Amino acid sequence: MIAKEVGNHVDDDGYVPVICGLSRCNKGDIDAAWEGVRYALRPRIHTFIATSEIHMRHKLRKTPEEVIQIASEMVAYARSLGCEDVEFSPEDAGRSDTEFLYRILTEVIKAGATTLNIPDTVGYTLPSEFGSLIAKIKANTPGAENVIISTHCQNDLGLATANTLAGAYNGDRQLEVTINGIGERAGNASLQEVVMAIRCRGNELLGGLYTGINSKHISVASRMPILIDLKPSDECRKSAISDLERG
Ligand SMILES: CC(C)C(=O)C(=O)O
Repeated sequence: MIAKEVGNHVDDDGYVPVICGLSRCNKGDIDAAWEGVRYALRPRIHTFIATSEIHMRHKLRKTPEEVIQIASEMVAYARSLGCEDVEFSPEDAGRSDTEFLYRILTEVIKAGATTLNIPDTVGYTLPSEFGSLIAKIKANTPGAENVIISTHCQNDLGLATANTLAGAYNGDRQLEVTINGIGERAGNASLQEVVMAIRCRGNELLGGLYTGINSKHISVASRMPILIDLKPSDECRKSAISDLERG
């Protein structure tokens, strides 16, 4: 329904929204995501697999080589369904080996990925570190110049907005955010903070960056009752930090 109604709405200025379905790197998930988005004018499948040592070893129980193979086969599979817009995320990129990231990202670009999203899945990086990760990925991944690089920052250390802006400063051109920063644990980068930071400082400090967002509507969106109830609390952030401290 979202794909058919929202995904077929053309704004007065001709803008058509991208409707995206998230899926793990397996055919069942990708088929379901495609079914959900295929009737939109601009459908996208976003597929992800973990790339940090700790996730590959303990969660996936796969070798790095197996992970590269699965990622490139599943990106190619998504393209084979007729989806021309495929986003790939190396989950837990913030704690992944950078040389390994260059390798897997090179392979998924060859397989047809059009956006590379770099998630700081557990909200672990500092802004200088995250910005430098984006710069290094752009410099060391063949083909990166032909795709969009994206951020997806979690707020466990209260740095999601700062990390997102550091990513933008270093060349990210898609910034994944949520209204009021709602998200797992301490939440994600907040749409209103990122949009207003770019609006206030984009010209001066971010190489002229701007968003197409009409900031007059942010306050209404943010005050929708369902969103207020879901706002990540300080309690939640404190508990995420103590989880990190416990290791
Ligand atoms: C699936 C990816 C983008 C994600 O949500 C994360 O790693 O935080």
